[in-house]
Order: sequence, then structure tokens, then C-alpha cells
Amino acid sequence: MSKLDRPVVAETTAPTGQRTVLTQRREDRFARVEPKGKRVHTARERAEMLVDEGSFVEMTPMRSAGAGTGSGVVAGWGTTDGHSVVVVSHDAAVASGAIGAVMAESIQKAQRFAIDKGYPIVYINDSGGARIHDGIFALHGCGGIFALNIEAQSRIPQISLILGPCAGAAAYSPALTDWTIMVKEQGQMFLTGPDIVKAATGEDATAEDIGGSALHTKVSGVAHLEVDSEQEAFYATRLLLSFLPTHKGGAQKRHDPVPANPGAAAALPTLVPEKSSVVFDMNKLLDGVLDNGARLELMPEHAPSILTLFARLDGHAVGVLANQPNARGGILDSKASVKAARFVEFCGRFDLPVLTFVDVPGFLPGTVEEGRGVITHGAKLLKAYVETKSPKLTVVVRKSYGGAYIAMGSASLGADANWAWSNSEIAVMGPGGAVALLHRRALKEAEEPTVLRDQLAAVYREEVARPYLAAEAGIVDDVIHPEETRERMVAAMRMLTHGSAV
Ligand SMILES: CC(=O)SCCNC(=O)CCNC(=O)[C@H](O)C(C)(C)COP(=O)(O)OP(=O)(O)OC[C@H]1O[C@@H](n2cnc3c(N)ncnc32)[C@H](O)[C@@H]1OP(=O)(O)O
Repeated sequence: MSKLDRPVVAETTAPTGQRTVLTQRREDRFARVEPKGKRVHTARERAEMLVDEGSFVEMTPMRSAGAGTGSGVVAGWGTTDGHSVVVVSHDAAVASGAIGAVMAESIQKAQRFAIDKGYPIVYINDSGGARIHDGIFALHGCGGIFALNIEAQSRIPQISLILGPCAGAAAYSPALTDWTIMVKEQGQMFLTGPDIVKAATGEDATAEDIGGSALHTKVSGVAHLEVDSEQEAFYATRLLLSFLPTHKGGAQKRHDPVPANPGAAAALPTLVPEKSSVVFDMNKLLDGVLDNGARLELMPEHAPSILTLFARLDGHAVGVLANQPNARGGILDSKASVKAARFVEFCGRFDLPVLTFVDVPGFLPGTVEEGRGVITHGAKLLKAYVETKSPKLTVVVRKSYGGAYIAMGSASLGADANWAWSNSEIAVMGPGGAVALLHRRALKEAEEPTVLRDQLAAVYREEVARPYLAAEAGIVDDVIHPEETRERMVAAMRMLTHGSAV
């Protein structure tokens, strides 16, 4: 079973009929890289494979940069699961897909169309960046693409696929879009390619070293999903689009409600270990609450202490943010904060409800994290929650301490509804740290400091950290049992989305 845990979409058959010089050139180009066993489809075939069969319509197919080479890009529209989408597909057969003046103009025309008409846009990237021959005209064209990427951010979802080496401008444009999907050992993103790196710095590095999917989906966070093939990239894009409205303010895609997985729901009351240092898999908890159906986790291998995924609750598409105790105890650090903030901000931009599941020990302390600017990055998460005006539902399932309590969708940041499980703890810090700080002298003088520490920690749990105090203060709406979580969230969602109509 592949990573996306789904059937692979059937490959669309290659276009038949009379071949033009242009398609012949493209096939020649791809035949050159075929020995890798990858990248065997032309730009137009890729666009056709992404959308519903037979739905692709190319805009300005005769547009040419001269000498019968085409414009270097196939741009057009089609549908995915019946919903319209605009597609831009770089033609690597023409100068490695490098973006010249004419190609930039064609891309911008598609972007303008998508923004003005309110349709998502998918960029299939396979390009050597700005076309060297076109000089300033190439740079001006690339800048125009970036400007429209930025304009689009507040209007339509933008998804980038990386299906070949993408240099310079072909890497910046994806960075300005919402989600980037890379094909393993086939797609790369870098500012300059290996030859130029060697010339400029003397560094010997392959395209994979500088910008492969492993680097960008695990370390840098520049890309958000790594898949094994072009077909998987198209499948993941369609799945992603299935959770999103076509444009800001557009209708949410509602499905029939499906109950949570019955086995997982039955296991909820005993899933979370009582001892806060014992780990568990947050995915199992989500299985017991969310609709039992399609999900898409983004950035699964980058900052895995936080989970970000699209799923459904009561048939509504929702964004889910959750600490993952199985990965570094579910801690927040700089990377996890940026990942979480980006996700919440995206959900807010497209009116997707945000469900937050909290079991967080705090922000990771220490010189390394402070040096990375964890304060600034953590603040981004605070800002994302406050600015998100879509429904925000939060449940504390075990512990929630300090600044991390605030940052994980707390009432103070505008949660519309929030609950705590009955065995949870909410406090400025965990019992260990609090007791050590408040009772420093007594512990130093005690004959049996461990016994005293345990006693004081028990008192702290009871008098300071228990969730009933938060509920009595009206800061947490209610203390609930694990098995009540789904019904509480569903009821709140129905109220916040004005009944079943979204
Ligand atoms: C703002 C900016 O975009 S700055 C960035 C400018 N771009 C770059 O630095 C990348 C330069 N290109 C490269 O590093 C490499 O060509 C790669 C990594 C993109 C592709 O490598 P490969 O798959 O090995 O292909 P290869 O290098 O053979 O290039 C294929 C063809 O595309 C041409 N080409 C590649 N990039 C460009 C470019 N940016 N402009 C014009 N032609 C280009 C090559 O000259 C070559 O032409 P040819 O077939 O006539 O010899």
C-alpha cells in the first residue's frame, strides 16, 4: 500500500491522432529521461491526467514564441470531480521549460482567469527558471507571475506540483502558493542548479542534494507532500481539492456525514495513558472522533510533533491540528509552530473550520530553539488563530501547559467552543517544573526530596492544574468524557455553520 493509502487513479491514455512537430519534440525530450523510469508524459498529457477524463480545454494552444516551439507551457482548464480548476503545465520539451517572455504571458493569462473567475489553480512545474536568452524580459515575466501568485493568495487555492528540476523562478512561484507536492527522485526545487552552484561556490552537489523531495519535505519544509509518481501527485491534488472551496467565500464541499470508526470510537476512553509522559498515537484518537473517510495529512515528515490534516466531521471539510505525543512528546518548536501557523492561516483564508486536539508539554526550551527564533515563530501561531474567523473548536485531551496552552487554539485566542477531558491538566507549567520552582528551598532541606516532590506534585495537580478549575472560571466550556467529544464537536459545528447548510 502506498503512502497515500488509496487506490492509484487509472492512467489516462495518451492522446492519439495526428502528431504535430510540437508534440514530437516533447516526446523526444521525455524519451531522453525515460531510463529513470519516470517523467514520461508530455505537458499536455499531465494536464489531462490531472483533471476529469476528457474535460481539459487548452487556452491559446497556437500561442508560440516562434520557430514552432510553442509558448513553453500548456495552460487551460478542466474539472476535478466535476469542479472547475485552472491548470498550468510547463513544457520541459522547450528549453527545459525555462520561462521566457511569451511563456510568462501565457501563465499570467491563466492566473488572471483563475483569480477573476474564482477557480483554484494547479501549477505543474518542470522548468529551468527564467529563460536565459530572454534576459530582462524573462525576469519581468517571472516577477509578474509572482505578483499574481500573491494576489491569488487571498482569492483562490493554489497548488504546485514539482515534476522535474525547478530552478529559480520555477521554485519561487511554488513558494508563493498554498501547497507543494513533489515526486520523489524526479522533482527538485532550488534557486540555482548544480553547475551554477559548482561555479559560484565550488560545492559539488547533485540536484537531489540541493533540492530533492527528501530535503524539502523533511528538513526545509519548502514542500508539503512527497509522492512516488506523477499519478500519485495528481491523485493527491484531486484529494486536496476535494476538501477546498473553489474560491474564498465559495460554497464548502459538503459530503454525507459518516460516523467515526466504531472500533476507534469504542477505544477512546482507554486510549490516552494516564501518566503524561507515556506516549500514544494521536491518529487513533482522531479515528474515534472524525468521520470515517478520506483524509489528507500535509507535511507528515516535517516537524511531526504536530499533525496537520484535512478530514471531515459531520460531512463538513475541516482542518485538523493536533499534537502528536508519539513524536517528541507532541512538543511545539520553531518548525512545528511555523507548520501549524501556516495550516491554521490557510484554513482561515478559505473558511474551513479548525479542530484542535491538544496534548502539549510546552514549547521546546533551550539555546538552540531560542537561536532559531522560537519566540517569533510561536507568535505566528498565536496570530493565525486570532485572525482565523472560521469556526474554531478545541479539546484538551491530556495536558496543556504554558504558552503552548495559549497557542493551541485556546479560548483567549478566540476558540468558539472548547472542552477538556476529565483527566486533563491545564497550568502554567507541568507539576515537575512548578514544584521545583515554587518549593526549591523545602526540597533542598527535605530528608526525602523525592517523596516530598511527589506529594507536592499531587497537591499541585489537584489545586492548580485540574480542568474543573478552568471550567468553573468559564475559560473551558465544559469538562467532558472522551466518548462525548464527537457529539460535542458535531453540535458546535452545526450551530457555527448555521445548521447543515454551509
Ligand atoms: C530568476 C531565475 O529563474 S534564476 C534561475 C535561472 N536558472 C538556472 O539557474 C537553472 C539552469 N538550468 C539548469 O541548472 C539545468 O538545465 C536544469 C537542472 C534545470 C535541468 O538539467 P537537465 O535536465 O540536465 O537538462 P539540461 O541542463 O541538459 O538542459 C536542457 C536544455 O534546456 C536548456 N536550459 C536549461 N535551463 C535553461 C534556462 N534557464 N534558460 C534557457 N535554457 C535553459 C539547456 O541549455 C538545454 O538546452 P539544449 O537541449 O539545447 O542543450
